[in-house]
Amino acid sequence: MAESIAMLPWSISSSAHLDHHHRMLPRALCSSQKLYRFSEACMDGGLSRNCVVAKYSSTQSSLLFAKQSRQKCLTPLKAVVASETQASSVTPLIGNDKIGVLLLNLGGPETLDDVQPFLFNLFADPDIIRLPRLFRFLQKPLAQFISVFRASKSKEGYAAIGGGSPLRRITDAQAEELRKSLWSKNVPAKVYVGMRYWHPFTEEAIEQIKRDGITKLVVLPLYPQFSISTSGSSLRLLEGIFREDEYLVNMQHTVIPSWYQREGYIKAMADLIEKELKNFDSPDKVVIFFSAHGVPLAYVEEAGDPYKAEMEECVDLIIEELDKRKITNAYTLAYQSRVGPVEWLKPYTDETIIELGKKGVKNLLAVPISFVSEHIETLEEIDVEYKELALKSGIANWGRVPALGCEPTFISDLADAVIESLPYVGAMAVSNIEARQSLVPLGSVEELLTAYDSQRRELPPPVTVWEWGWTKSAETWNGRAAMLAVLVLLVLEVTTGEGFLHQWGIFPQFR
Ligand SMILES: C=CC1=C(C)c2cc3[nH]c(cc4nc(cc5[nH]c(cc1n2)c(C)c5CCC(=O)O)C(CCC(=O)O)=C4C)c(C)c3C=C
Ligand SMILES: [Fe+2]
Repeated sequence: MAESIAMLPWSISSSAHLDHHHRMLPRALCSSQKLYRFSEACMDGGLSRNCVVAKYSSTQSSLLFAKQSRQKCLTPLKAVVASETQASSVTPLIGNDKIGVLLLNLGGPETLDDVQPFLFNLFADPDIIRLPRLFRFLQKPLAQFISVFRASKSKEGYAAIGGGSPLRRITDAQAEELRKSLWSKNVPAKVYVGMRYWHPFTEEAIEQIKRDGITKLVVLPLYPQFSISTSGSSLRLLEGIFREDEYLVNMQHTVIPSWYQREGYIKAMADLIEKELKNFDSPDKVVIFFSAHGVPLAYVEEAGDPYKAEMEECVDLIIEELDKRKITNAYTLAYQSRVGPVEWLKPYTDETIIELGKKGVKNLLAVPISFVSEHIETLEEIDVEYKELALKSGIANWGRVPALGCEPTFISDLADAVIESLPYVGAMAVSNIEARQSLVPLGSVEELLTAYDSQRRELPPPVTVWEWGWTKSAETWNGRAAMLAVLVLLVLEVTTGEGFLHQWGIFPQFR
């Protein structure tokens, strides 16, 4: 039976809460019951609980788990297993091969006119709004509807940061620095940028990859932690593209699904925090406030998104690194940027800031942790909205750690991650087409997504189309009722070909 190996993005983390000294206390092993059970099942050898490597059987898709210690996990996790099983079949590193690295990212509107079509692309993504099967045909009309309504609020935000997202510029710069770093490490690779919701779209990057005749591709999502809504969505799109293209089906590739646990990344984050703490009069009195982008709770609790567990693990690792440097500040983790009527991961950043103010915290250092570029949610939400809230809440001194951007330790570590993955590019490719479609490296994406999101259950739409009411709960239910009403209206629009969307001319679809 042919065996293939894939790396799962999961890790098991201690969830934590703030005690009265604002110090995180370890609690249960894992916040998600599902992950907990999963991890329990995997832990039979007394090794570290941090990383899990899954071996898939190509014919049965059964999972056999092996564990790696944290130390091994920090560097070439795949290497450890693959070298034991596949040393002789590993393809030469460079030779005649043309190596490409595809950086996957979200993308952002470059002008205010781009905002609504950008939002359309975002809400048209079934990994952002997952409709019941029966209503799937409404995905695009609904995305059109929501994007039109959301656009004015989003535009205000983008206007406040200079009229557009800096994401393309920064990601291009990261790609160039990564290319230089790879060349300096004797790996002559081309680096491409593929965005999920705006230019350069992933499809555009893939076309370039084909034109350049790349033979080995490393796929690297620029999100340190894995979420269905970010890396998962990009990988799902990529898999669809690969499947339909003869050239791509035959191109060898591998995916690095998440890399928050890498030593270089952790050290780079700790460096930034250490540096920023020095700007305070009493650095040891500062509460380190990790603020991660939220996801709706149902992603974690119902679909099994490993995002929360990975985020908590990531914070633990950064804190361990700071401890080693004798930096033992109080810290906490909260989730920002929620939209819509459903419950998102808690604690919420805004509520936590108010709570810390009430507890008498005077110095706060915000650390954006889910994304490696400056973007609207650092430049506007954190720097303007949360800062204002903090000052109002009695926090006198506010600081913010910059996003990693092109920070050299970080870029060099990304280059190392790529280099470490190279021996596994195509190492798991198999000759039979059927297996190739369901297994690693292509299959690794599919298996990865299937493993925690097997039924692709519908998720409550995270976005409010309409809301009114005076209490949180009234808003929630009003929001849900409004969603239902909008769905009914949309069904009528589609079935009769008439209605207000047609009248307003907002039915035509983008992309
Ligand atoms: C790890 C990072 C991110 C997660 C997780 C994520 C989930 C998620 N986001 C939305 C809705 C919106 N996101 C928007 C912008 C945006 N999101 C991220 C990152 C994550 N999103 C970034 C980096 C950006 C900004 C890009 C830029 O232009 O600078 C927006 C648009 C802005 C706005 O209107 O607020 C929306 C809407 C959902 C619903 C979701 C999980 C389901
Ligand atoms: Fe987002």
